[in-house]
Amino acid sequence: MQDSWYELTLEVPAEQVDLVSCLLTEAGAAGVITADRPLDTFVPPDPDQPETGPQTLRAYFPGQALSALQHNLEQTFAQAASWLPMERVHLLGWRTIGAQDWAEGWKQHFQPFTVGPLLIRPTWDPTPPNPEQVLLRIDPGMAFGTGSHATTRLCLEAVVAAATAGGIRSVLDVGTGSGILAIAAALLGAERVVGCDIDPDACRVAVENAELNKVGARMTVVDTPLEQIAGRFDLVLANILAEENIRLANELTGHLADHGSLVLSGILQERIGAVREAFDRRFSRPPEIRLQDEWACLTYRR
Ligand SMILES: C[S@@+](CC[C@H](N)C(=O)[O-])C[C@H]1O[C@@H](n2cnc3c(N)ncnc32)[C@H](O)[C@@H]1O
Repeated sequence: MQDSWYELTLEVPAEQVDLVSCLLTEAGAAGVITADRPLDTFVPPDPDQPETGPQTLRAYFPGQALSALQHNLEQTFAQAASWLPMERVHLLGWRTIGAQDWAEGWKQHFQPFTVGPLLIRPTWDPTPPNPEQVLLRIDPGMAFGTGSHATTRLCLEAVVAAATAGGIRSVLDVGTGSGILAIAAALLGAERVVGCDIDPDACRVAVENAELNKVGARMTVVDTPLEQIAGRFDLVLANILAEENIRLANELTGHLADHGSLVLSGILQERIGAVREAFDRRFSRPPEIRLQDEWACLTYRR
């Protein structure tokens, strides 16, 4: 493996990101990333709403003589100048980094955090829990669910509240992703937890995380659709988009036990009304609403 790499940071107009990335690859970059993208992206980018404004790119070149690399890049950019306006492409700086830093760089954005008694920590972080804390270790891999996203945090708060109220013997986590919510429920005392996800990769990651947290014996992960999952549960969690929550309203409420709680997340605040229109009539009380950033999480109790 290459021991060291050069990282070049550039500022590039949004509409030139693809072309400049291509040029960087032509000049020898082994990888190019757009910096400062959030870890968990809930809403897929809308192709009709492209990014605007300057974007920060980072390009990674295998270690060699820096002067030769810079010369090569200058020539590539000079040749492109006849068809690509380069005046708004700014080279911000070079630095040398270790191979590990490049491959694992994103991990620095995933820091330990607490929700109630839970200490949620990436697998590679050594932070020890206090004696009264419950440690939840997570490696999200390619699945959504580091806990950094507001929708996950709001759900974690709802899980802690339900566990504190004493009502989570059985739990169904719809759209389990990394398994973070299902594992939290198991660590807080749930005896039977089912996580489901339509993405088989997420299911694999969730199983690995369940084993990592030693709750695999109480947690099942399936990639079958919700309607094929049997049983009713004390706590049903669904951190999926508002439209998906509404589409699954019958199934989500149908899986709820008497006196159970239904936690709906992934809801942009402007969509609260639409979700309440689909769910309020199924419950005798209005939902408890948690808000963070532009997101809302609704908890209904039977
Ligand atoms: C935003 S992530 C939530 C992950 C995790 N539960 C959390 O709170 O961080 C949503 C997940 O739901 C899955 N998903 C979307 N629609 C689904 C559906 N109808 N049934 C099951 N999973 C679904 C996606 O594949 C994705 O992994």
